[in-house]
Amino acid sequence: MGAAGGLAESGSVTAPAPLLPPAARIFVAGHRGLVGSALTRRLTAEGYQVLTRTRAELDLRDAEATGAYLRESRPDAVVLAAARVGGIMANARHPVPFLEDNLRIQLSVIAGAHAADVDRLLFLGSSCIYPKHAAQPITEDALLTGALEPTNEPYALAKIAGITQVRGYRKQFGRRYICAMPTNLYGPGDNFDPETSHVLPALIRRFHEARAAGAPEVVLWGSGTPRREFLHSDDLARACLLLLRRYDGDSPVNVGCGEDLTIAELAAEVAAATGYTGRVGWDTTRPDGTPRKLLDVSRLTALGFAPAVPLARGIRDTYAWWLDH
Ligand SMILES: NC(=O)C1=CN([C@@H]2O[C@H](COP(=O)(O)OP(=O)(O)OC[C@H]3O[C@@H](n4cnc5c(N)ncnc54)[C@H](OP(=O)(O)O)[C@@H]3O)[C@@H](O)[C@H]2O)C=CC1
Ligand SMILES: C[C@H]1O[C@H](OP(=O)(O)OP(=O)(O)OC[C@H]2O[C@@H](n3cnc4c(=O)[nH]c(N)nc43)[C@H](O)[C@@H]2O)[C@@H](O)[C@@H](O)C1=O
Repeated sequence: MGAAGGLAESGSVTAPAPLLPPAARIFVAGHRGLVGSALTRRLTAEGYQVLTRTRAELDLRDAEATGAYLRESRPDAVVLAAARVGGIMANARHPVPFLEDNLRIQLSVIAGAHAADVDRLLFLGSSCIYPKHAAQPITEDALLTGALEPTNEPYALAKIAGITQVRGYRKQFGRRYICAMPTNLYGPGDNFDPETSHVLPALIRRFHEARAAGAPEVVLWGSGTPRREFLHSDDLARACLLLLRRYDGDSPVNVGCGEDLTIAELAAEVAAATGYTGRVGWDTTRPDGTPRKLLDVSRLTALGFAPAVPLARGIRDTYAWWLDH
């Protein structure tokens, strides 16, 4: 089981297997999504062989089919970037699939990887696993120290179960499975649906459409005062690869850029990128969600990570991608 170092037959001590062998075969679950597509680009560019299955080919909620796929394909590593994902309203309106789909996907993929003797796995959680009123910036130790934000509690509880599952396989079976907790992400391939998306793509679309229509006002959700931290998906992909190569610990590792801004400040950035010059209004019947969500990224920084995509450039590039698609 696994590939831990040990005593060879000659009596000499063998070196532990590398955390990620060069040219490893890596199954990226969710390769068509925002994160999975960025990871696929990065891993391919770095010489890894990326294995993929579309949802039509393999529904990851199906434990039997997922287990069979993993046993047949025997990847060296798995990255679990498939999930039911959405913005604040999608979460608030659909508690059942945000809980159940994510639990089922995690059970299928993580247990299936273990049964197929996959040595290495990276599970992607989210910064929403931390308490609504956690001290800022949020350290990994804040997990399970307080009540969650109600709009995304089902999703957060599923992710917390995933962390517990990964830790269980580490403790009980010695698996080299790890967890990353990313902040709010954005980039090419994001969901731009006005009702179900996250705030950044939603704002790109709202401001673009208002400018095209000559509308005098764009109305955004909530009060504009919540603070969020945004990381480009290409930076997230670099962080994931770093963790796969260098990290094998029990604690989740936060992944962010270390800086946040208010939603009103984000709106000003997106308005500038899209050329919108009208008014911005706020619909306070829509939820604000967590007041602030800034991650402490010192563990990741200590491993050598620094983000490469500044927010203004990332917004411009994501806007250009959306216009092209
Ligand atoms: N986006 C964000 O701001 C953040 C995301 N994360 C985490 O990162 C990970 C990736 O998120 P992101 O890329 O944004 O999400 P996306 O919605 O962009 O992508 C999710 C992917 O999962 C696939 N998928 C979902 N359900 C199934 C299923 N039942 N069977 C097979 N495939 C399935 C989707 O397939 P299909 O293309 O067919 O729909 C899609 O490719 C998730 O774990 C998420 O929780 C964490 C923090 C923030
Ligand atoms: C990644 C993270 O994403 C979600 O949590 P969230 O950070 O609250 O997500 P959000 O991006 O949807 O909103 C951020 C803020 O922005 C405000 N806002 C203004 N105008 C729009 C708007 O037009 N759309 C959206 N979506 N939000 C808007 C909105 O009211 C809120 O104050 C969870 O799914 C959670 O589970 C999770 O993991």
